[in-house]
Amino acid sequence: MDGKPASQYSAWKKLQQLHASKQSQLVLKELFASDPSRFEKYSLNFTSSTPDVSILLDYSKNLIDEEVLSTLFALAREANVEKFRDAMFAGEHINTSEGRAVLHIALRNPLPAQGGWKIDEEGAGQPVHDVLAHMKEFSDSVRSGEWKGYTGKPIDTIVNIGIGGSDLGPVMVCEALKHYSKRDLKMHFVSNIDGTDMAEVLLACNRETTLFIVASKTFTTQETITNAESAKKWFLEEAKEQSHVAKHFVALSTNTKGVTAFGISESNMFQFWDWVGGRYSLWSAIGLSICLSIGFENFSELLAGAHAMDKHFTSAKLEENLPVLLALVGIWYNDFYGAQTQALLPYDQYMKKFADYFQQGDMESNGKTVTKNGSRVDYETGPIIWGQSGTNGQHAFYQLIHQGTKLIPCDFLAPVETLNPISKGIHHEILLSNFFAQPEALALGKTEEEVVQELGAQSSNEALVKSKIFEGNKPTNSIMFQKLTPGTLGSLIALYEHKIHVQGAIWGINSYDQMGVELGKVLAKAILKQLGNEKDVSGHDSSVRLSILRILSNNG
Ligand SMILES: O=P(O)(O)OC[C@H]1O[C@@H](O)[C@H](O)[C@@H](O)[C@@H]1O
Repeated sequence: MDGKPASQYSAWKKLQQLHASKQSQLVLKELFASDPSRFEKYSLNFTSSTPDVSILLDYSKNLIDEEVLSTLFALAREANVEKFRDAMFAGEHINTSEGRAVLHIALRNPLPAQGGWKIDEEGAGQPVHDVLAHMKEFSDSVRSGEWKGYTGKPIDTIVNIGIGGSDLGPVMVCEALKHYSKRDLKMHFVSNIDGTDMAEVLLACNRETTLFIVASKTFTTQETITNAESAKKWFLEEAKEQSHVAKHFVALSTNTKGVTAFGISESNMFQFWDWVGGRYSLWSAIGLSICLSIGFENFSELLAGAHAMDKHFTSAKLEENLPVLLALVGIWYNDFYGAQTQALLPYDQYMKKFADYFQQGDMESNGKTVTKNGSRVDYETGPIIWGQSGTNGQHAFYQLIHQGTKLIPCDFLAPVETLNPISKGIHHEILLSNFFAQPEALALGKTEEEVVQELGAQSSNEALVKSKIFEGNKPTNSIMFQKLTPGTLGSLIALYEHKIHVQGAIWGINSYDQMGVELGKVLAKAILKQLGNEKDVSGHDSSVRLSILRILSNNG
């Protein structure tokens, strides 16, 4: 909690010893063979009735036994994980470097009168619900066609302009919940400063029927402001009158001054607060594009699903706490087995952006080298997050997971029921068969004897035999959920958010700032000023200087 280095905990030291002494005994094939109740022991259910969510976490295919697991829980206790969690929920300023509370959980918290937590932080109660009411009113009126563009036509296209947390959450959720979307409302997301991003989207837009959402917590982000200015210029080329902007541009921000200076009136602004981290902001006004796409009711269900996971996280004991479990087994590989990465592999095409989303969520949160009190860590912190939807990944990178030299812990996720049971459900059956087969193959592998038997006469080719051996013993989690509903997605996102929180607490780092993104921004601003004239190019290493000069000579 106070930024104590994790390596100083006695449980940490014991885990180092356990890793050294037990590695050869932690063999999944043998662990399953010797214990028929391993699945019952190492699986957990999360259920909620409102909204209806059911998630099964099967963590039996991890390189753990009772002793390892109990030591991991001892580590969580020694690191005061529960206290640190409670501090977040109480609104304490756990983002110490910026002196801020961390209260994305307040965005999905019902009012205390409806059973929510009472949180003492400006904005964290009624104001959240006032903004939600504004989002409902606005999204209802756009979706019903009541909101009209400057020539009196209803809106049929939404363009969300934002980057990082003001883009990735809305993109991921809109994609994941497409099944629930209003299909005749086209959704676009522009994030990149590369003009290609905006130019290509504008080709698909009609000025009379397009609504631009400028999403930026700070309203100073260079990419977003430049893209928004270009969109406004494009819009005014035909709309002409500045007053028409009000029908076609809204802003989601904490910065009222910046929004009004851009030319968007306060009445077209949806507010949030500095205690909402960008990468945790999809629950806030930043979710307006989600609301427009799937409707306010579904958006509310998304929030309720997350809140249900918040309740589980705060009330379940550590041994039965899904986020805590994911966090602890992650630490086991990250810090003791030397795994560098963690793959997220959803067997649900709607969730194809899930890993992209948690690349920011996890890597921006836990990609830190100093603890909260400023000492350099002598252990590994946040993993590299990557992945894509199954079965596509199987035909791309699974080879390395199965037979490469790197240990890659994987989380497999899949729905019991599909939302698209085409061809009598055969697609889903095949999908699920792969979802079960991959963790099994990773865990059990294939021995030399099995390969020899399979190859028959060809087995005299030793090199061939060796190339077909699967060492196995690759750890995985399997997460099965009933169906991809808004509530379920909310719970799944909150599950991973809290996993990140627990890991950060154990590593003693601040998971809620992102100082590491600043230096590049500052240098880019300085270089931008030099891109007009050769004489201004100074202060760089030779590689940057000569490359800039090459661009300048190209520009004549
Ligand atoms: O919403 P804003 O203020 O435009 O910021 C967008 C993104 O900007 C990046 O620089 C930050 O690292 C992200 O955390 C943030 O989400």
